[in-house]
Amino acid sequence: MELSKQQQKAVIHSGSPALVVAGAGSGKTRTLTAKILHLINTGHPPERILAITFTNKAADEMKSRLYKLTGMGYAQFPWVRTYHSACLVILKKHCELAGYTNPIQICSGYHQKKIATEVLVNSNLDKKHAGNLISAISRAKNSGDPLQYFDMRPRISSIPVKIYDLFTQYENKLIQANSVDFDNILLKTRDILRENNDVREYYKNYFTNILVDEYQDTNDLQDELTRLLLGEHGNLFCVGDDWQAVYGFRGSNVSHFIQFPRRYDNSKIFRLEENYRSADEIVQVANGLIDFNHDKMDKKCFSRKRGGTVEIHDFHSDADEAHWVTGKAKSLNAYGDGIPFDKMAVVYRTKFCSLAFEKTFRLFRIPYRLMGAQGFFERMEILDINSYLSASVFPNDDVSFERILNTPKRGIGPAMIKKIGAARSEGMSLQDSARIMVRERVLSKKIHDSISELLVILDDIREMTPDAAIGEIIQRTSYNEHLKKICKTEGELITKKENIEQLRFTAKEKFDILEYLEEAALIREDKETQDENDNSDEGVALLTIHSAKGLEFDTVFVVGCEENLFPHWRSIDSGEKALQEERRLMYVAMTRAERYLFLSHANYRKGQFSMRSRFIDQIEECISY
Ligand SMILES: Nc1ncnc2c1ncn2[C@@H]1O[C@H](COP(=O)(O)OP(=O)(O)OP(=O)(O)O)[C@@H](O)[C@H]1O
Repeated sequence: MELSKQQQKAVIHSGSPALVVAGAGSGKTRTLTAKILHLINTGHPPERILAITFTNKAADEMKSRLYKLTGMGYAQFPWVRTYHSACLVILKKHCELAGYTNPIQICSGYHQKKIATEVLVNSNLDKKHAGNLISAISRAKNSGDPLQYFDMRPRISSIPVKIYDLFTQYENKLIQANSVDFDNILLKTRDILRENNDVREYYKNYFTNILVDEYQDTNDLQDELTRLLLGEHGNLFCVGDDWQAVYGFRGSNVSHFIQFPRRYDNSKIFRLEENYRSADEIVQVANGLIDFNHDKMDKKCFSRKRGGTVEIHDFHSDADEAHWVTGKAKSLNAYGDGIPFDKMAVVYRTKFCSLAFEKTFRLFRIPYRLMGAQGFFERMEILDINSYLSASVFPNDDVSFERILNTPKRGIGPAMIKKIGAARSEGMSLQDSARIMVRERVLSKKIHDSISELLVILDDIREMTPDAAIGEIIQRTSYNEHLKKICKTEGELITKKENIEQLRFTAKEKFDILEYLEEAALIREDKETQDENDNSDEGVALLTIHSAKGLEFDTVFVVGCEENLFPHWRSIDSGEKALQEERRLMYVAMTRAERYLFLSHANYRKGQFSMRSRFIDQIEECISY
């Protein structure tokens, strides 16, 4: 693999912690892969290298590159994982130290919402706060110290009681179900490592090296985990770009990156400043914009490529903007002789902006793909199927059992579900209660038969492979008939059926339901990346800037550059730190482009007057300079 001098220097460094400060398009992935290869070639066993990637997809890509380079299969790199996935392996192995028994259930987003709703309703609060409650709990956990977090922030504006009380109820429900939510995977692993010297020492000695990708986006908890796992050898190799830190809103803390030299003795800093992606005209304007931020590490990014274009366009309305972008995309494509549509992207700050482009692209028959839409595993039909699987292997999973009791409809209404719930003794699950009622024959014949049939399905599929189990569920519940009844259009029905086919395809890779559910739960962290259901690589990409991170396109349209939209009003209200993160987002958007970069704003959006973004003024300054 060809490496630049700077990349090579970073790759061969050993003996102390290293931070690779890598500009956009400077080949972070190439450097990380080369580093692993170098470690293997210098005698480090691949199975003892912990390489943390930001998404599961990135972990797979890394393993696939390593396979091509070394011929070693995926199984030989068992610790190329995300933080969540790596911690889950540790947590499962030592779960009894944290009060759990195997198998532990991982709470899906759907479960979390249900539990949060229940907690709110039990406290006589409006269930509409569930989303805010979940976010507050997540931020508290990712701070590493929920107690202290809630001490400092006892309330959130929308919920009129102490959040800590709701948090305690929420946690109790998880413990009762022997279940962890996504954040607890990290938190409980951290607790195990903190409180058990022998376990901690084992891993510190086991991992010969720790590598972390996208290090600028780690949160406090992830940083602590890294420190707990790092052995005396100090072989820590972190790669990232503080100019692209854009996850502060969900607890990432870029100061770990910026303060790396102070936090690790003898650490070495490497800078990758050559951008292999974008033309220098784009790189220099992006550098100029990021210069408006003061909290950052210095680097002088450049490109040897020339011939880039950066243009700013003003429009009267959002519709005009969409029409212009459509026309420009068409002319650049030149009936297929020019830039292919799939090398173009329209990126925006918030999802609603896509609508105008979807409309005009359809009108002018330009192929497009909407990326980063609803998570695959959150779709209604996928949740249904997964709830059957989960209820079969986790009899304490009330959320799943409640969902499937009457899906598809089998005459078990809310009153009946309440009755089953009320018949429970302390700590008993809904499923066990239903089983007892069936055994004791206390239900009407129709309901008795319906519930018995459901319980038999759950018992029958428990030991099956996930693929066979899904087939069984669909057939024995007449699930396709159910879909026909609830879908409003033929198109919707086809999409849902295709989703299930895709699910079965994915499920085929796993041998048992537990393993399958675990993977499905972990995929949640990839939500900000490409929609798993969108297999098409064709057409102009429509995506948020967060989804565009890490991707590259020949031509990029950054649209909706208006005050309150970009920068977002919430960041404007929050102050300078949040505004700097918005500017970094603009930097990410700009550096996706290889050749053409078009930035635009409209004076009227959704019928309301809007002012052009301060970032456009700053970019304009850089262009004229
Ligand atoms: N030494 C090199 N020589 C030539 N091309 C390179 C080299 N290193 C990386 N590249 C190419 O540069 C492009 C950008 O690399 P990559 O996507 O890894 O960048 P990145 O640092 O992850 O960027 P970003 O952070 O902006 O997403 C890729 O097409 C890659 O193949």
